[in-house]
Amino acid sequence: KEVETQTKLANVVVLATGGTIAGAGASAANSATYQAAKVGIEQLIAGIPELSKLANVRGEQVMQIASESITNENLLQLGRRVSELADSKDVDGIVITHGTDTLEETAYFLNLVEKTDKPIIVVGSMRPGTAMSADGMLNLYNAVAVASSKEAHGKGVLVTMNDEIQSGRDVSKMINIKTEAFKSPWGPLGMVVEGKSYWFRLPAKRHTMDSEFDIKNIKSLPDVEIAYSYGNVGDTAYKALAQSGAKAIIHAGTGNGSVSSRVVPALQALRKDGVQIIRSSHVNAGGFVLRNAEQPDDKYDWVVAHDLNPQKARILTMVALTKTNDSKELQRMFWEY
Ligand SMILES: NC(=O)C[C@H](N)C(=O)O
Repeated sequence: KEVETQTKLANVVVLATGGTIAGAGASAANSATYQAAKVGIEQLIAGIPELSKLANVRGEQVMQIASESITNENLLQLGRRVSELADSKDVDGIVITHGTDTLEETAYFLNLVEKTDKPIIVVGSMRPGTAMSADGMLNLYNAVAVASSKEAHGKGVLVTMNDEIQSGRDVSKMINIKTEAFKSPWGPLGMVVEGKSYWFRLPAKRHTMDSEFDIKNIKSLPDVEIAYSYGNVGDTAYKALAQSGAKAIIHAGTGNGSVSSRVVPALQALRKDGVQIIRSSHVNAGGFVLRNAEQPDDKYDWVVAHDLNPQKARILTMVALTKTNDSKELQRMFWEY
């Protein structure tokens, strides 16, 4: 009987990349002062014996870095490994442990390029495992619970933080000191409580199986950079980024992706030189940029990022540019993904 139940458990692979969930501090009082990316995946899994009741879990250390240092090469390496595992008959779900600083970028990247229905869950923590009230253990337990569940199939890449199931497309790190750090402007998709998931809504945007992008066809990612806007901003950063080879510049704009009159001429000139200009917004709770609102995008041939924040807009632009350099196509992708 027991053997029978055992064989019914899903096979979940945990790909570890580092971050605070693998962090260690000098004392239990250190919730903010610690070193990220210190503890190996075997140790993390061994620290949660309850995982074995949820799934047959095995770990793989893909890299060991703090996520602020992740590169496009790292993204591709991780994406390819996820794809290989997703293609394997022996794997039912994939969990990725990740630093929280760029977790939203990696989750969105995988959401765009992984051709699978199998659950892919990205998870991190706000406190190292050595701290009092560390959140990594439960976040990882929840990630494995969702990864091994049938209901998580076909819902795109998901993020489990603070008991919530978030869409990897929508979710963002909104605060750096609380465990309730990850929010989506459109709300979580569900909750995980005691290893069981409860769903409330579905992602409306194209992802994974329904995406036109495939990690298997992406050899490298183009240089796409972000320039931040504020009062008194000038055009120096935009010009410098283009000069250093950026194929597209994400304008991390104020408000509705608005552009300072001191910057507009430079962006018009860069577009004429072939650089794609994407207008996004850096407002805290989530931007919402519409075409020809604030700036005449049709006239200047610029693209708007709609509700994607600047860092997510960078991910979609990089992936999109592997297929097209047509601004109308880029804009279509920004509406659809
Ligand atoms: N909470 C964290 O994981 C932060 C860390 N700097 C990282 O992203 O790797």
